[in-house]
Amino acid sequence: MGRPGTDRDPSLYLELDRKQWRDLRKSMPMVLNEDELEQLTGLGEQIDLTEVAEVYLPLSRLIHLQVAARQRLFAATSTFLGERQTNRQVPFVIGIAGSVAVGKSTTARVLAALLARWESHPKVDLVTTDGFLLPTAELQRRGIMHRKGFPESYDRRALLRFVTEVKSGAREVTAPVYSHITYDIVPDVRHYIRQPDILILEGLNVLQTGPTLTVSDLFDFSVYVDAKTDDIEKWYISRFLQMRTTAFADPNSHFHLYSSLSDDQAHVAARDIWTSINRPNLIENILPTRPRATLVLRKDTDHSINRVRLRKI
Ligand SMILES: Nc1ncnc2c1ncn2[C@@H]1O[C@H](COP(=O)(O)OP(=O)(O)O)[C@@H](O)[C@H]1O
Ligand SMILES: CC(C)(COP(=O)(O)O)[C@@H](O)C(=O)NCCC(=O)O
Repeated sequence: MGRPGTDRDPSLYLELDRKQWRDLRKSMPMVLNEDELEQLTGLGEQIDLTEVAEVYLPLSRLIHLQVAARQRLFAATSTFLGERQTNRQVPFVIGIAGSVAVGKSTTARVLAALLARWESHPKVDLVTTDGFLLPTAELQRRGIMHRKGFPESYDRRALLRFVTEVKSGAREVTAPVYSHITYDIVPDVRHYIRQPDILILEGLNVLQTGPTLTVSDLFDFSVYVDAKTDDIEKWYISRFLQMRTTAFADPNSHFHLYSSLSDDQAHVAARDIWTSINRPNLIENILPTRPRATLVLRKDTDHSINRVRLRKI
């Protein structure tokens, strides 16, 4: 019997293995082909059409059902207020949380592609929270560059305002854009969001709570991408080594100096960043938010998802 109130508590969560989850796809057709999936997969991510069929199609069916139910809930409030019934869709907001390098962005992109195939919600926008990081100059001024990705390194008020405006149906809302190359906010560039049917917000700390309203209070559904900490460390280091010949090779890359490191030197550098920044953030801030997720996807060492935990209440 899991501890009450945790994501091991069977009165809170339903634990399903891959086969049980796979069967919940029912008759949903496969709507992605190999090439499309290839485009969606992040560096170092191993995902194939079997995983999409057995993990992501059932998930997109569950969310599709919840989008319809949520619209009926909003209609009920309109009826109560005596408002004229309109077909206006209130954007359905999904949060995707998890550690640096766990594969959040791949999960977000695959889910966005599948959800956009439904006629009732074809407009799916994906926003990453790194655009709401404080600019490097501000992080340096506050002396918190070593806390990048921690809750205090974000403009949380701007993030909450952004999601509130999208959810309230504003015609056009913009978000700042982050560059992993320059490791900073891109000046004068904005990401435009125009009344999506579904907004997916992906980032380390999207399930954070606090004494005041936080973005997670505006979520209609949330996913936590989970894996053993030791596995994520291996994935982070492996991706870092791969990036020497891709992202870091760009002379504008913040990590350009690492592109010429040997395997051993790059391994030491990656492990240092993991141990000093990303692992403490995972342990202190991200892992504690896992019980708040609607759904937990548990990855094995080979990135495959073999266990799913679904909130029952
Ligand atoms: N230092 C970096 N340089 C270039 N790209 C990066 C760097 N760090 C992360 N990325 C890329 O940015 C995306 C988001 O990474 P991250 O926030 O760690 O989330 P996750 O790996 O869980 O999707 C991933 O596609 C990853 O490959
Ligand atoms: C940009 C990140 C904070 C992730 O932000 P997110 O998109 O999850 O909001 C993270 O990828 C990062 O750069 N962390 C700092 C330590 C590192 O370089 O890995």
